[in-house]
Amino acid sequence: LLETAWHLLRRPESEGWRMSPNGARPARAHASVDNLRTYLLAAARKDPDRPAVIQAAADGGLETVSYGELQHRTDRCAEALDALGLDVGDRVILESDTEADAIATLLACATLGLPFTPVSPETPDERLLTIIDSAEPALYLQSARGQRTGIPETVGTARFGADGLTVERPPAPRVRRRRVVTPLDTAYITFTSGTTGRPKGVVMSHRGVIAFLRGAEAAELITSEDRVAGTAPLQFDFALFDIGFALSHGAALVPVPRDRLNWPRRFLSFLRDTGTTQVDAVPSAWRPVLRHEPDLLAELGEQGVLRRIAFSGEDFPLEELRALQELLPKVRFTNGYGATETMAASITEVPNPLPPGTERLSIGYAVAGAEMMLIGPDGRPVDEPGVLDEIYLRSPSLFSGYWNDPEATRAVVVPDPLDPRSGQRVFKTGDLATMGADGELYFHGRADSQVQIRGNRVELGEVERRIGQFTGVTGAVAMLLPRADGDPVLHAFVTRAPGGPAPDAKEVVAFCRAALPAYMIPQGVHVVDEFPLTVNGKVDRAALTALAAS
Ligand SMILES: Nc1ncnc2c1ncn2[C@@H]1O[C@H](COS(=O)(=O)NC(=O)C[C@H](N)c2ccccc2)[C@@H](O)[C@H]1O
Repeated sequence: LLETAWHLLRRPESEGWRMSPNGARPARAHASVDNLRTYLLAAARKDPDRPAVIQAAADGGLETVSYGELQHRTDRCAEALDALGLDVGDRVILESDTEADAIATLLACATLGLPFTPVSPETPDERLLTIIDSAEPALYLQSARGQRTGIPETVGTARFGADGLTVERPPAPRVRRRRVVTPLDTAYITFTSGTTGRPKGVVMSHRGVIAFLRGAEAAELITSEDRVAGTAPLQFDFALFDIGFALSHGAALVPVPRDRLNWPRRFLSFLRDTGTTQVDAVPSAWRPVLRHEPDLLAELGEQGVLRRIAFSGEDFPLEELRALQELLPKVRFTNGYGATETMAASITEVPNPLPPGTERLSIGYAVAGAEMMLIGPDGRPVDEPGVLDEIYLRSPSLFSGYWNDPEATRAVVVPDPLDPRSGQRVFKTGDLATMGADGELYFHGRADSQVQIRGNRVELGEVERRIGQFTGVTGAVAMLLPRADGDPVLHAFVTRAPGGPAPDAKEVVAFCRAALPAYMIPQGVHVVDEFPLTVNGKVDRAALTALAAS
């Protein structure tokens, strides 16, 4: 016994990660290897008093959580999770908005090698049950004030909050087989709002997510002085990027509460009161502000604290982007392009103002350490400007695969088309682009949003861009609607400037005729107040189809 005690006591901290012989102690990652917790809390070692999270407090004010405090809450949560005897790879569902306690919880999971699956409190019950059915998690965590009930008996449940982790139903006991947490272990599994049927679980390793964050750091967009406002729901990896991007720079993350995001005045006052220097949001998040509080936004820009707006997820309608830039002449704009399967691909500066006549935004070049290639149907690379082909991404941030779906994985993780013999795998993005004179790429929509109309290939984005130039139109979505008897028909949905006149459908059609070939002219033009959105804030095309059918 003395020998064992001496052996345990003698171990220096750096050896703390190694297992004890019988595997009884939980696995850890060595301090020097890629692990999300190690990478995101590095700033805590350098300067523990720096603000890590500046968030809305329960009393309506603001509260700041330092890096030291975040590390303390992480370790306290990791200790409580340790006691439950989970093994590396056991899944944990984390239902929460983005806030310090949720970040401490996901870092605690990372410490133990427990893949977390973030879901937002808005996730409908039946979708959560689908995710639980697929992921078979050991544990379901929600915040102390979470409202969720009805978690299946097979899953342990617990709540996290200011006083740590409270276990309600312990997870089923299991044998710990693993001894070490490696960079290849899974950091998180996010279930995409897969339009087709079953949602797909994107399995991202520690090495993968850190590889992208390192590439983003190389762009030197922010410093530890910055305060990055995040607006995405936690199950959207844009939120995970915001957490990683802010913390990996030793900057402060400013999670914007949902109820603020939907009220422009409250959104803008929150940005002002928190001293936000960069706002990360999908294009649709700016629509209400542009519509209802343009002057307040201009005022915020005038104060000179807000320095950068970053957007991702879908094309930013150019008319709206121009309107935003006119109100914020001193703010810089960044276009973040990419898919959850690689966290993302490129981060590109958008000129402010956009040069006149700009037809589409550049998605530039992949971040440091990665490379976007245009590959034709014959598998050959394309490098002549203007040719439309599919983007393939070579990147160390490539995901491990879709959860329990090797077939879907094989369809997008393919042999390197430039040299299949190498064993290298690249991501087949499903996105189309053309290359500019200097090799920079221009996004041309999803391959599956290329439609055939009377035998002609049509990029719906091209129709949308033309309609968007019609005076008074602020946004346009084109889609091919099936018709009971005969060919599908091209329809367009448009939004208008606040209080502006409803664009006349016949005039819009005539405006398209002046610039587009006959097969690209919409048969129906419908004015809508606003576009329906998916949970991640993207235009919900499926909902529009249903609207048109009704
Ligand atoms: N900047 C864009 N312009 C135009 N189309 C786009 C753009 N960013 C995505 N997309 C589209 O959205 C698809 C990916 O959708 S997704 O898997 O839900 N991921 C995202 O939307 C966000 C992405 N993971 C991310 C996270 C963090 C930073 C940047 C980007 C892409 O394949 C593109 O079709």
